[in-house]
Amino acid sequence: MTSQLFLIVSAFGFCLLAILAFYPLSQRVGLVDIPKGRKQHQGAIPLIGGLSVFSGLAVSLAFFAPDALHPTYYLLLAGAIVILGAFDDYLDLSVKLRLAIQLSVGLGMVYALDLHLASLGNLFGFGEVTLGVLGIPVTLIAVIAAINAFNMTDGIDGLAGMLSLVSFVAIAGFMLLWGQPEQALLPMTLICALLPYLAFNLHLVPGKKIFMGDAGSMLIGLSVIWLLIIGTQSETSSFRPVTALWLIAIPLMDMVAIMLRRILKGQSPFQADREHLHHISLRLGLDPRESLTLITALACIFACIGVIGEYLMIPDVVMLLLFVMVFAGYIFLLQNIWRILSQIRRRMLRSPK
Ligand SMILES: CC(=O)N[C@H]1[C@@H](OP(=O)(O)OP(=O)(O)OC/C=C(\C)CC/C=C(/C)CC/C=C(/C)CC/C=C(\C)CC/C=C(/C)CC/C=C(/C)CC/C=C(/C)CC/C=C(\C)CC/C=C(\C)CC/C=C(\C)CCC=C(C)C)O[C@H](CO)[C@@H](O)[C@@H]1O
Ligand SMILES: O=c1ccn([C@@H]2O[C@H](COP(=O)(O)O)[C@@H](O)[C@H]2O)c(=O)[nH]1
Repeated sequence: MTSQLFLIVSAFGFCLLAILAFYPLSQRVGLVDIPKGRKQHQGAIPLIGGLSVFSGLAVSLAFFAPDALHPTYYLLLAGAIVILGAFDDYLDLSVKLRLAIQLSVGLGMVYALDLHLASLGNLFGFGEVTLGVLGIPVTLIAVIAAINAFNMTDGIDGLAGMLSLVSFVAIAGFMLLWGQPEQALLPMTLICALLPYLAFNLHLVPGKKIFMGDAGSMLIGLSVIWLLIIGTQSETSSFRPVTALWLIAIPLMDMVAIMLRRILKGQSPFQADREHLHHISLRLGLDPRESLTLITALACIFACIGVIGEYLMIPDVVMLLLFVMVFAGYIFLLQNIWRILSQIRRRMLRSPK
């Protein structure tokens, strides 16, 4: 019990110390995000959030984590992703290299720890969908999807941090209450490590703003998919695979929707732009803080739908159909947002006062 408490509390402390130590260094080595093109923030911002969260986690897990969390494998694989992200923050690596390293990390999860998707639950109402040999490629796609989905949310202050907090809180809740209390330590530790980062990123510490960088957003994506697989695929699983979709609904829907929109426009699905949900929210006239609040609230609502579905044991097929309907609505809304808005404005102008 004491070491569990030390693990969680020390993650907060070590992450805070790492931020304070890395902040002056980042300026000296040039690990800063300079505004240009689609990067529209003010000033050179240190890209040390991800490195600090990882360093804090590494010390806490190395000292206090129980073996059940597989701290060595987690830190090795997460470390590889953080190094990849840090190099990408510096040098803008090629898509091929990024995907190759993400794939290798996925293979590490599958073969070193046997962490993979073997069952999708009773997804279509005809009995359990087991993946057999397809389990490995599907896991690798899910790992790459989760890493990049969270990476794409990191475009306004606080967003990647808050969306991951929503997922980690929900996962920790399921694990604590439904039979995986020891595994719940990892999401709880991640939550505590993220809090100091969020305080700096959201200007709660004046004059010391930081970003998490690709190192941080990819670390979060990997940690989320790691926990979703443990939470849904272990013998003592604490929630169903379909519920996982609701716990990461916003990053997942935003990534799939933007890739579809780019393909439909004849562009590469990997071409960066300012068309993500948070960018559209800014163009609608909300400021970054309002956009953060709106998108986080939506993520909370989707996570609550997942929790309610799990609590009431609503059949998987119903939860999947509902998710597909929400996703279709999301795509329709984003595709037609400007037409819908101008129609609303026209009606408001025409209607008598
Ligand atoms: C490029 C970009 O956008 N850039 C952003 C970014 O800029 P930044 O500078 O940071 O980054 P860069 O530009 O430098 O570069 C970014 C990175 C790259 C260029 C590299 C690659 C990028 C990618 C986009 C790779 C994506 C690759 C993939 C393999 C993803 C493909 C996706 C899919 C095929 C969808 C996968 C969906 C799944 C269903 C799998 C589930 C996935 C999970 C993660 C959940 C797993 C959990 C479980 C426990 C499993 C449960 C699973 C089930 C029960 C579901 C089973 C599903 C079915 C049977 C199918 C039926 C389901 C449906 C029909 C529902 C489907 C609906 C949905 C999935 C929604 O950031 C900047 C700042 O923001 C930005 O400006 C810039 O543009
Ligand atoms: O907390 C944050 C994180 C990011 N931003 C802005 O988004 C871009 C994202 O850069 P990528 O290289 O595409 O990841 C960053 O340059 C900032 O302009 C932010 O404002 N706050």
